[in-house]
Amino acid sequence: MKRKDPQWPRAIMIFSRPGSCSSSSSSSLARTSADSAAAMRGRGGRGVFRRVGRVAEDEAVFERGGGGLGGGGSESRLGKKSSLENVDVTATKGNEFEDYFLKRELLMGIYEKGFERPSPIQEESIPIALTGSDILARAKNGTGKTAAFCIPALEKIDQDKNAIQVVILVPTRELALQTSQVCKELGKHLKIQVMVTTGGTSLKDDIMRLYQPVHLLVGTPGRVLDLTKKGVCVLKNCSMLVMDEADKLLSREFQPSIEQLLQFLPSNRQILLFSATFPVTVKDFKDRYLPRPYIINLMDELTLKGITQYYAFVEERQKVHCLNTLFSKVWPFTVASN
Ligand SMILES: Nc1ncnc2c1ncn2[C@@H]1O[C@H](COP(=O)(O)OP(=O)(O)OP(=O)(O)O)[C@@H](O)[C@H]1O
Repeated sequence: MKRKDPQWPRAIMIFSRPGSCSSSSSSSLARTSADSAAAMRGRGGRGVFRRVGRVAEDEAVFERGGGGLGGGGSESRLGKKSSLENVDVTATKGNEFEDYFLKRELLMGIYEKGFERPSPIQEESIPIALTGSDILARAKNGTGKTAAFCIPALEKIDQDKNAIQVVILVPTRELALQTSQVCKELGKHLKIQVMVTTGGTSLKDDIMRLYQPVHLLVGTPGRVLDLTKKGVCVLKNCSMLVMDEADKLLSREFQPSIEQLLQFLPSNRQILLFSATFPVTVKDFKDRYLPRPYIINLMDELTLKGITQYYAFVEERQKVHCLNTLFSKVWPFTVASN
C-alpha cells in the first residue's frame, strides 16, 4: 500500500552502522514501509504523536488474527480504505467509552483528557482486558496503546483495598514517567495511588514511599524486582501485570528479572503484553507464560499510515553531508537521525 503522491516522503532516517556504509549516500537511499501519518487529533482527541516509528531488525513470527473481536487489521475491518490514510487511528468499529461500563470517575478522566472515542487498539483491548484474559497485542506506536492498558487497569483496581493490584513494566525511566502521568490523568477523579520506581533513583525514597498506599506501580524490571525481593513491594495481590514495549522488556537485559518477578505474583495473574514488534523472544515468553492469550494484531507495517520512511546507511562522518543533500533534494519532509 504505497502512496504515489509526489508529496511523499515525509520521514527520513539516517543510520550509521559499522560496516554498512555505502560510498554514495543518495544511491543508498532506500524505501521502508510506507504510508501515512498523523493523528487522533482529527477525531476529537488532543493526541500528539511523538515518534515516527521504528525499524525492526529482528521482527519475528506473529500469528495474525486471533480472538473474536474482528481479529484482522484495521484495513480489513474498514473494507474500503479511508482516503485520509490514517486508518491506524480512525478505523474504529464505532464503540464509545460508555460501552465498557467504566466507573463514572474514570469516564470523566478519559473525557477530560480529550479522548472522545476509543482508538482501534483501545476498542480491541479494553473489553478483553476487563474480562481478565491475557492479551498479546501488537499495534503501532502512537495509536493509543498506553490508554489501552491503563484504562482497564484503572477500572479493575479496588481503591479501598490497600495493596498493589497492577504493575506496569516498561524498559525506561522516561516511559515509566510518561505512563504514570497518563494513569494519573485518566484516574484524576479516582483515589488510586500511582507510584513510579525505576533504576537510577534513590532506593531509600522508594522504600519510604511503599510504606504509603500504592495501588498501581509503574517501573522498570530491575528496580521492581529489587524492592520485591526486599519484601517492601508486596505483589501477592497484584492481579494484573502489563508489559509495555515487550520487545525491549524481553531482551537479555531484562528478561531474567521479569521471570523472577513473575514468581512473586499470584498464579491467576493476568498478563497484558503490548509491543510494536514481536521478535522470537516475545513468542517464547508467550509460549511459556501466556498459554492462551487473546491475540490482537493491528498492523502489517511498523509505520503509521501517512508516513513514508526512507533510510540511508552511511558512515558517521557522512551523516551531515547526506542530510544536507537530502534537504536540498526532497521537500517537504521531516528528518530523524539516529
Ligand atoms: N482515544 C483517544 N482519542 C484521542 N487521543 C488519544 C486517544 N488515545 C490516545 N490518544 C492520544 O494519542 C497519543 C498517542 O497515544 P499513546 O502515546 O498512548 O500511543 P502509544 O501507542 O502508546 O505510543 P507509544 O508506543 O509511542 O508510546 C497521545 O497523545 C494520547 O494522549
